[in-house]
Amino acid sequence: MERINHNLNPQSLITLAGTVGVGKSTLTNVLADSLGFKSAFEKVDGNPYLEDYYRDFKTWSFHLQMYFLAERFKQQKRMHEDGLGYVQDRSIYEDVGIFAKLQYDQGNMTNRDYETYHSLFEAMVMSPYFPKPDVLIYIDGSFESIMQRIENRGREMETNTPVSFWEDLYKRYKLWISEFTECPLLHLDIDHYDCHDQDSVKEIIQALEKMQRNNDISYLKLA
Ligand SMILES: Nc1ncnc2c1ncn2[C@@H]1O[C@H](COP(=O)(O)OP(=O)(O)O)[C@@H](O)[C@H]1O
Ligand SMILES: Nc1ncnc2c1ncn2[C@H]1C[C@H](O)[C@@H](COP(=O)(O)O)O1
Repeated sequence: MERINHNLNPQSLITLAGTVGVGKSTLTNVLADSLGFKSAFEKVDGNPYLEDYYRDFKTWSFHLQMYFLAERFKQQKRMHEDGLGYVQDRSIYEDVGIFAKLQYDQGNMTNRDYETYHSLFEAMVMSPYFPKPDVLIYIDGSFESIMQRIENRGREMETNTPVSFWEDLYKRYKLWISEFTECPLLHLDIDHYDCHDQDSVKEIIQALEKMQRNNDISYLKLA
């Protein structure tokens, strides 16, 4: 995707959020290229716990959450030292507010593990490495479209996971975003934009500019 002229602050931090398979990594790439920003991804290849976790949530939930938190900390430190100017694939708020909570609620994480995890998270977000994003782009879509994308991507550990897990995750995302207040929020719907289309990307960038220009805009929806 070609570079698009924009007047966003070059030290912005734009973070993408949304359920598994909704299109965060794809849009992270497209936006970073279009804006001339760096990108920060959540790596799946090489994650030492993820496959075991999908096979056995109860045994591996705590290990996996600690691993993601450690990776997130290293990523944030790197971005901070680089002076920002990043598009980031997934927020730490989702690790804590969605995934860890889901496993705790389902009895796959004990009280003491959940508390240990939480206290580490609290300590981390108080450090200077964790500025709030300038904007969180929340990607949403119909459950059917998202399931289709998970299917097309074909990561076996995900396609072998019962659909009830994805339904629960989907519902939790809806609730979580309806209560989200950490930073300004731009809401996108995959059934109404296509990140491979230059005009759609321009529209997203214009919305980001508008939010940065009028910093009293804390919520915008593109439909
Ligand atoms: N705009 C799009 N149109 C069609 N397919 C898409 C689009 N964006 C992403 N995909 C596909 O959907 C799947 C999931 O996208 P991905 O970016 O990996 O999601 P996430 O990072 O949210 O898990 C991938 O197979 C990707 O190629
Ligand atoms: N914090 C997390 N807990 C459990 N699982 C997680 C967490 N963060 C990401 N994941 C899983 C979900 C997906 O299977 C992969 C990658 O996520 P994606 O939304 O495709 O980028 O990791």
